[in-house]
Amino acid sequence: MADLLNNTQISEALATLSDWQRDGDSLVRTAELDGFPAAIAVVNRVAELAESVDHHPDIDIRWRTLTFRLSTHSDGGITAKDVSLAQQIDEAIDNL
Ligand SMILES: C[C@H](O)[C@H](O)[C@H]1CNC2=NC(N)=NC(=O)C2=N1
Repeated sequence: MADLLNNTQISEALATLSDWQRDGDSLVRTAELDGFPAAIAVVNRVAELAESVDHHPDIDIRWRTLTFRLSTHSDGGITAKDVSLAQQIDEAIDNL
């Protein structure tokens, strides 16, 4: 279990995550890659990262556009785990 972030903490986190938005109890980011193989490469990298921390995003794949949705299901909201994974997803996209 992790502590849910309050509205102020979520706003502060989003100030450092310029590509992410809040949607209720989730953090959401869309990314357009160069093509389908690049998108799948990012998904594979994110899968490794998610497994390593046992925290998993919902991922929507539409050709070369990915949408990541992060929420801590066990706690029913946004926690530091989501903020941390959002940062790692950004790195996976930036370092492809
Ligand atoms: C047992 C295992 O730790 C849990 O089921 C994990 C796995 N991945 C998870 N991912 C997310 N996003 N939320 C969770 O609550 C969660 N729980």
